[in-house]
Amino acid sequence: MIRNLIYTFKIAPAAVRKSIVLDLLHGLLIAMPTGFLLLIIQELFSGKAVPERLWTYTGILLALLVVQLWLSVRTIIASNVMTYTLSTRLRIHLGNHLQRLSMGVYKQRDPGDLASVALQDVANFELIFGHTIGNITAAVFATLTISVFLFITDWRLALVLLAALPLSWLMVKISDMLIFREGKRHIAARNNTGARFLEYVQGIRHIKSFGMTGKRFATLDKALNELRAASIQTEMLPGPFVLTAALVLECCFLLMLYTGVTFLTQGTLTTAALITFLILGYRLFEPLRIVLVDYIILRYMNISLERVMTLMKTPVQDAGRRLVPQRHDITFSQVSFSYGHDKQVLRDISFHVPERQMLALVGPSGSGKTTITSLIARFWDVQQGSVQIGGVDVRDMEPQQVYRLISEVFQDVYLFDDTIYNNIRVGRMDATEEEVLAAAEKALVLDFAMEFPDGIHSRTGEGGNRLSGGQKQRISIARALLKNAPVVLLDEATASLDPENEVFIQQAIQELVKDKTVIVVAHKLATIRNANAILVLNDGRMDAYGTHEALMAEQGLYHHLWQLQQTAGGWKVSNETFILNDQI
Ligand SMILES: Nc1ncnc2c1ncn2[C@@H]1O[C@H](COP(=O)(O)OP(=O)(O)OP(=O)(O)O)[C@@H](O)[C@H]1O
Repeated sequence: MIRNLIYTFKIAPAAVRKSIVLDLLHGLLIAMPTGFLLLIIQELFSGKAVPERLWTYTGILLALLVVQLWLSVRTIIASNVMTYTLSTRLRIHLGNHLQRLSMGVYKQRDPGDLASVALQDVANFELIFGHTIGNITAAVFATLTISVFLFITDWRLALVLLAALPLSWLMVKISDMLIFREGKRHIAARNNTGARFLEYVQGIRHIKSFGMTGKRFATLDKALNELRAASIQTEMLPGPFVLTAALVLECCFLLMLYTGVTFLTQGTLTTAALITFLILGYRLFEPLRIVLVDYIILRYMNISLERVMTLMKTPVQDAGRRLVPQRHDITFSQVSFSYGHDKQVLRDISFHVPERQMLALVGPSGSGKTTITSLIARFWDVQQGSVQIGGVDVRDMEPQQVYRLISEVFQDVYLFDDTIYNNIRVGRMDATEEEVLAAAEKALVLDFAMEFPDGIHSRTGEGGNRLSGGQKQRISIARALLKNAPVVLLDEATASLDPENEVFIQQAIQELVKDKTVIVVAHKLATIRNANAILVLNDGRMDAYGTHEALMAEQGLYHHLWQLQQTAGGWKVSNETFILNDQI
């Protein structure tokens, strides 16, 4: 826990320092009236009490009370500033770190779980940290100061009082262990509920349309029940131990009273000293009780902090040498790749795409076409061989540098819940209005945008849900045009479109690929006939490589796929029955 807290403190050292200094002063001010109380008692029992002195002490006590109040307000403000500065910076650090993780991490982990680390776990920290750390600091300091007063008054009675500490601490450690075990289960259950809820909301359309509401709800229901059970366990199990720890403190107070009275009757303790112990002894346990309870809560928070730290320690994709290529040809040299520990998805792939030429990737479903484009974009790093852009291994480039070189147009376009204009501007945030509009015009976005009441400034809805598939495609092409990157990756950009939209998209794509190095994943073979080269993949291996004519002449897999599409491409649906159309 200490290591995690030190890491967190380093995120905003000035705010932490200020808050801790104020906490210590606050602790001192809590303890100081005790000292004056002691003086008043001694004065009263001295037999020659001077009223002026007593009034002075009372005046000082009053002044201390006012300062304590003022300091309490300052301490609360400083503690809140520290907590929210820390949590904000923690989220920023986490966000920056998440950006630099490879796609593999996102695929391996539940997205709901990742989101819950950034939101819920940091929120847990936010909620608990500010309220406990200040209390603990002040309470520890106050306990120490009061203990010093007590030791000065009578060390024997002070020892009897403090004998409670090891036993109480033992109880706290036991509940600490329980909190750690149950807390982990509780946080896992809470995050699982969040993830299932997210899944439920995101998939509601499909859940409804497939009539899966009941079944799906059962998954969420199960998660909610598990959360309920884990919450009760987390609250209940450590409770008895915390209460016992507090009881032990009370018992030691009674023991101290008994010992004090014995010492008094033996004449080895003055009445003033005993009264001092009765008052201060009780005050000593007040901050101690706070420490006991808050420490347990802090440990629970540490489970969340631990999850944040684990994510922060997940290795990022680093650049070996941070090189910037001067050319933009693409080379695969004996590349083999697998996702995690799964089977090899690509085996010994080698090809070269000269600058400003087009390579089409063709092959049956699952043969590895999309994986090749992902490796070029450095979403994953290869396990064997190398992928180079302009002769530079992509692992020697920072991921951001690789993204700068690449424009992608994929079938499933993601649009932000913003205007069409701003969604295009994502391509290049510093683009001028003229440039955004020019890209929108070339990608034929203006054609449909102008039909909306706010034109290009109309909102697209979450994920672009107010637009058709073809319209979203055109926006993504406009984005890519605006980015004007030298390498273009196209993945099935027109596979699911109706003929009219397809014509528009093809037109827009012609604009996009002009003078670019292009890798296109093709399902409609007719669209890539004129590619400079075609790479045919089969089960992750290179089956053939060449031009359309050469591959047709070989009469291999490509020829077979072409024949299949001739037939399949001819099926059209009429309102009466399926009829065969002899054209692709
Ligand atoms: N993130 C992933 N994790 C694990 N395996 C994956 C992942 N993505 C793809 N695969 C597997 O890798 C293989 C190649 O997938 P890939 O998407 O590259 O094929 P494809 O040729 O583009 O297929 P399609 O034409 O159907 O899109 C498949 O067996 C697929 O199941």
